[in-house]
Amino acid sequence: MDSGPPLVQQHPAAHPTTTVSDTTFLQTNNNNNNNETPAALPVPPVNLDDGYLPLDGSTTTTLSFESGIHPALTTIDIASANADAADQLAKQFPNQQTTVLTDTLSSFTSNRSSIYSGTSNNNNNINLLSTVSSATSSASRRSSMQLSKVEVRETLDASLTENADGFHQLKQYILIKEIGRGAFGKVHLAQDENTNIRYAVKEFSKSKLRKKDKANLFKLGPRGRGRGRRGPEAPSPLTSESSPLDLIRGEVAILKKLHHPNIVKLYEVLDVSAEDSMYMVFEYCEKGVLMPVSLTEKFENVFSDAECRDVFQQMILGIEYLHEHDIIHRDIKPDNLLRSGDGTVKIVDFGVSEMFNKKGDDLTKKSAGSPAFMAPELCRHDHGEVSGRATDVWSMGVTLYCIRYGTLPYVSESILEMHRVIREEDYQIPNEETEDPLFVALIHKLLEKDPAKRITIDQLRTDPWVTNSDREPLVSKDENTANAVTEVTEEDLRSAVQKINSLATVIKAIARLKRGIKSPASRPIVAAAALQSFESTISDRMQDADEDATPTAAPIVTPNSANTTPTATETTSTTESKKVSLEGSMDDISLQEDTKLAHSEQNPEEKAEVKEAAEGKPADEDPQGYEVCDFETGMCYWVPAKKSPNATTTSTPAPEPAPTAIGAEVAKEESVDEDAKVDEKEKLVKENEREEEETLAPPVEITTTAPAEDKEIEPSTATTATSTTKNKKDKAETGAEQDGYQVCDFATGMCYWVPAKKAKVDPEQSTASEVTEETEKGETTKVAESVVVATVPSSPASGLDPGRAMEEASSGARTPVSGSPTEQSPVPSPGSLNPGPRLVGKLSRDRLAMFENS
Ligand SMILES: Nc1ncnc2c1ncn2[C@@H]1O[C@H](COP(=O)(O)OP(=O)(O)OP(=O)(O)O)[C@@H](O)[C@H]1O
Repeated sequence: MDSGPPLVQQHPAAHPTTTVSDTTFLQTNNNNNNNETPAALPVPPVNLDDGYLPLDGSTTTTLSFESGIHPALTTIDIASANADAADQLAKQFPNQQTTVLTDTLSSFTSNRSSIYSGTSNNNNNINLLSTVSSATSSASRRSSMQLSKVEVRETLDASLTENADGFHQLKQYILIKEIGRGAFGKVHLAQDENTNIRYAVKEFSKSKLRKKDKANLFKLGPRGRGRGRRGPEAPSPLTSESSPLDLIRGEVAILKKLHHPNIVKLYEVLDVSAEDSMYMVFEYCEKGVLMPVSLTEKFENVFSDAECRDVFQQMILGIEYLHEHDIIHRDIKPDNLLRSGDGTVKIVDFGVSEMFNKKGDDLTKKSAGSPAFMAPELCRHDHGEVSGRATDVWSMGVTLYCIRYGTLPYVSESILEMHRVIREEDYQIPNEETEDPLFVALIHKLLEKDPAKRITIDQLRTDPWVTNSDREPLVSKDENTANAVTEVTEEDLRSAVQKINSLATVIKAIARLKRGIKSPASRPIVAAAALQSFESTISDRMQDADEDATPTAAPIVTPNSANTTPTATETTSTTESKKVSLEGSMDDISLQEDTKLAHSEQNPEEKAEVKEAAEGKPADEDPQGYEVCDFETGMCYWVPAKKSPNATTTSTPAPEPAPTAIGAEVAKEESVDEDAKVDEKEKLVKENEREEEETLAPPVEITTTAPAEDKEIEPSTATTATSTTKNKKDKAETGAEQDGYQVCDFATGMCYWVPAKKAKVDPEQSTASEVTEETEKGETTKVAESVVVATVPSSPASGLDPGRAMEEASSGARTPVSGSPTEQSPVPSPGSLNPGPRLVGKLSRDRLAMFENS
């Protein structure tokens, strides 16, 4: 944007002129209540007033947009240095009249600026961005202290999904890429889909948090909250049942209220229900870490004396603010100092910070932080209680040393030795004779081994090097801590962490449901409506992304259907199947884990089924049935045998079939008296067929098209099969021409063709999961057990030669799919299979990744 004449002159308190002389508009479409606003706005008179938005830290100058500005104007961005921010602002609030005042404050010449955010006081909860140039860094810092009115917008439609471009999306945050990794998990660059504003989203493993809790990393419990901060106590510390998030709820409530230009802003904490992940949405510091520090290598591009001072002043202010909130950082190092787009230093990573029991009581028994930055009093295992504030000051000293010289003051190859060196040895200052003596003196004061003698933050404020002999004083402590959190309310605690759902949660809910079932007799029938809902949801979300994809061999079974007879008319393409499955219940889909119950409300029968399923009880007296898996969605369904006449089943349920959750839990060996069952099975088939003709139900739609894309996927060598239904139609010995089942292993992404005839398997070559041992006429055989995915046409139509595929698999010619449990599932040799399961298709890499991710 062009800069025009001076926009704002200085405040009357410091300067005579108080008016804005020019503005430039960035006008966006105005749909708010003030629609009397003319399309072309006049230059609004802007009063400089004492109030909301400070422009110049050296004065109390603020820009009041509550008076003197057109009523339609609810957001102002003074875009002195960041036109992008103005654009973003306009995009962010398209329904608001957005005015961008494009000029800079003429009296301020520094190219450093700061962006602060806040909310307007209208009901629209609009962010206010103010980009303020300042004459000096300290002036900028002074100005910043006055602006701390941020409310985090929280939306209720939270979910973890995958968007059409294949990006994961967390609420409105699109996770673009990984930008770092910490001890607790990944850090993602994310972009708000509405505003295009970027954030750093830090992923945490809740289980790791739980472990850390055991190490007493986060310390919560009854405590005061520092100066004037009174509010409800945080939830009690973690118990085995409670969420790990309860442990940090109190901290989060406070961290979300912290607002300081040198502390990275925490916007939201999102807990993905029923998963291990939680996410913290932070301000994005686009310039990254201040300086990479290595134990072994010197960083050459060190900071000048003035740059060091600038950074160190900001560190002092940030740490002072944290300490004022009784937060000890405990891991200060250059890695945890990031820079925002405008170069402002942002202190990050409160992962090892802790709250104190009461104001002024900063004693800690914990040793935390990076060893090279650890204070000597922490470098002994029996250190007892030490002053956390003093340890932070030490770490600030090591950090200052690093950014000035590019190396650590203490280096050692082992942690123990490092501890000893820090405790006992002296450091060297490179070129000490030529160094500024004030700087050398400060380093000595910071790296004082005796914490009681070490310089304090208060003393640092007036240190001659820090203030450049009073030429660059810091803002006062009062100003710096003016925005200290004064109250943590019940509501703050309650809303500290927002729970969100994920699609994967839904899938897992079903998986869990099925995992709990140990035998066919207790296998539940998942309500058809619930299944349809899930499938619809997932299919719909994937539809766009999959438009270009070649249809997979996924057998799509339309819920509610029970006829698995693979006739030509019932065999559909993936797309068709999707279409069918998409009909219906998208609107009322809830992604809550209890969706299955919600959806069963419509139908009392389903309700009973689902309820029983949830309780792990059989929903049908008849335990026979089929496992029906949908490779589009990763879902497996149980279809009662009596509704599926063409897939034959054992009349005697095997007592321990494998559960069928994603993850390939294996079936156990079962003894089966095959002879005794043959007649029974045939009877049952006939019975079922008759029943089906009389009564039932729309046909199952089955996709049997082979996925062209699958050809590029390397199959796993695993052959885990996961159920016990057997085909008794003993028609042919070779799989291609006979009835049988498609058997899929969700852990490996492999699908096999199981001929209708009982497969006899060399027991030496088979795994327990695949076979049932039986004794027949003194001969021990193994009966292949498998998940019946769907009854498929007599040709597997996979596009693969099953025999060849099996050969390849068994010869190890193909590499296992990543993450597949190949060790647990060795491949039977082809010769030993008679006729044995045959490979007919595999999941595409994308599908497999989806399963793995979920
Ligand atoms: N707010 C942010 N903006 C930009 N990048 C960030 C932000 N937070 C973290 N990062 C990047 O992610 C990396 C890892 O950050 P994180 O704080 O998780 O790691 P860490 O401090 O090394 O880990 P930890 O303290 O958990 O052991 C950082 O080094 C940085 O590059």
